[in-house]
Amino acid sequence: MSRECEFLVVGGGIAGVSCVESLVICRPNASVLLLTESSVVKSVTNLVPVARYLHKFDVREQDVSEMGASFETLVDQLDHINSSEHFIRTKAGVEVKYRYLCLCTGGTPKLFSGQVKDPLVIGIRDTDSVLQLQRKLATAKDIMILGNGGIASELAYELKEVNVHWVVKDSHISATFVDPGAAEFFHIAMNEVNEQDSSPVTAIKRMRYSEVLPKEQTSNHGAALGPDWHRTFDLSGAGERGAKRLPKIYYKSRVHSVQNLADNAGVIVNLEHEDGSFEQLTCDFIVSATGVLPNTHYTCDSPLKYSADGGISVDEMMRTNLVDVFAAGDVCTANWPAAMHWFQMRLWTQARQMGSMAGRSMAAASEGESVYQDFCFELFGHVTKLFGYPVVLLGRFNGQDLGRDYDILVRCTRNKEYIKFVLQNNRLRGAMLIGNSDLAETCENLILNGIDLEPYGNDILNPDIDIEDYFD
Ligand SMILES: Cc1cc2nc3c(=O)[nH]c(=O)nc-3n(C[C@H](O)[C@H](O)[C@H](O)COP(=O)(O)OP(=O)(O)OC[C@H]3O[C@@H](n4cnc5c(N)ncnc54)[C@H](O)[C@@H]3O)c2cc1C
Ligand SMILES: NC(=O)C1=CN([C@@H]2O[C@H](COP(=O)(O)OP(=O)(O)OC[C@H]3O[C@@H](n4cnc5c(N)ncnc54)[C@H](OP(=O)(O)O)[C@@H]3O)[C@@H](O)[C@H]2O)C=CC1
Repeated sequence: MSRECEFLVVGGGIAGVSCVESLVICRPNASVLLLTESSVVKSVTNLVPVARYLHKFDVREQDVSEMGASFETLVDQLDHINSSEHFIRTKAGVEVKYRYLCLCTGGTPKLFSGQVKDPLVIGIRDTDSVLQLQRKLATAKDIMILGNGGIASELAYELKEVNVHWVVKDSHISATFVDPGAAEFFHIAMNEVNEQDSSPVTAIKRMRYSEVLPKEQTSNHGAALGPDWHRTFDLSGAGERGAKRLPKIYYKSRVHSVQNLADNAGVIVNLEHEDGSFEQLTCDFIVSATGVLPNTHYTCDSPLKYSADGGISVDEMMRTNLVDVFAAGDVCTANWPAAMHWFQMRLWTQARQMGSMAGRSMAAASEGESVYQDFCFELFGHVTKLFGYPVVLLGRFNGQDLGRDYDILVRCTRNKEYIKFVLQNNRLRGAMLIGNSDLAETCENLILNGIDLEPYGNDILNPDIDIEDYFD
């Protein structure tokens, strides 16, 4: 069997669907085919601006048959690309001739492998994996979470009625998103979540980079789902009902070895702490929240160029090294000279932006036109929730790639907000807004305009001064 289309997009995640949506707008009369291995596809909905360039949105799951008539769909798996003859072959043996192809095949969990029997170490990516987690939790009393990024932070906060052993290699939690100060803010909030503090005290402090390096620990203590995915599943273990359990955190630790208990009853994990000491813990299973690997399980007549992290290397127009083949979302790695305030992180905001960009770029190529890269790639922005707090991350919010030559100005009100400005040569280079996103638009402007903030000194974060007024 064979088919033909002008634009073929592979993958029904946010990147693929955004790419198709953009193609349908730019080239309404062209034939567009979405090839997806799952009949459930994801799209962005309820887009709400948080600032001028920053949005929060929901991710909607839909059956591919409900996608409307403006493009065609095929539920099957990409197996082989023949880029020189412009066709692909699916697993079911269908050949699809295309003029332009976009690969949006996302990622898969990069599981920690430590000679553990498969069912005892799981990763979270899609609904099936959460159902697997749910089934395992139903009989579990102790689980270990390995990793220190988005998924580990969400699970450590959301899991109920189970003892959580959270193993992180850093000296603070949630290291992919926050600094040690913000981690401490979350840690205190987790402990005091039900305690009312009628008079929160606000502190403002300016520090040099070297002051915020993690303090050495003295004791020994690690198609994707949509936002708030954990709210739609009961993630309770088999422990005592209603008991408040805080995760036990093992800082600066790594898994040294793992031993399976008989009858898949669990695992004994031997942890190695940074000081060389060892500690043993027994758990029912391990959640490996240790990142994603780009999903490229298909063959190609000519080699695709990959980046060091395994992503398909793309330029600013989302083009791969193969003619008329584009890629977007988690599967690709941005290989263009990054703008001053932007860097890649595998997040759905970027999957959406890259998917739309790929769509525009393919449409322009088909008409012999050229387009500029979208402005969204000028400024990194991420809106999320961590430990129950709204979080906005802008620019180089953790001083990424700034070396040691920057200042940090922090305003912190216990259990209320943690606001951090990253300043270089008195110019705002990044911001972390936890618990209060009112400053998001002002921060966007300050970062993009590079205004000299020296005249304002520490007042820039004085809660009694409305800095939005200052810079209007
Ligand atoms: C638990 C979890 C929570 C997350 N929370 C957040 C968050 O709060 N905020 C945030 O910004 N990001 C979050 N992310 C990350 C975000 O979900 C991803 O960055 C984003 O969804 C990537 O979109 P994508 O379209 O590139 O890939 P995916 O969503 O992985 O979609 C890839 C699609 O391609 C299909 N596919 C793969 N191979 C083939 C093939 N050979 N043939 C046909 N189809 C194929 C897959 O079935 C899938 O439909 C989270 C991720 C996870 C796992
Ligand atoms: N709220 C949000 O925005 C959320 C976003 N996500 C996204 O979903 C994707 C998957 O999330 P997640 O799996 O948490 O990935 P992340 O990339 O966010 O975090 C992976 C973490 O695991 C650590 N790690 C990697 N390998 C090992 C290992 N062998 N042993 C111990 N630790 C290890 C990493 O450390 P190091 O960095 O030092 O390698 C990092 O701390 C990511 O793209 C993430 O950004 C997920 C959930 C929520």
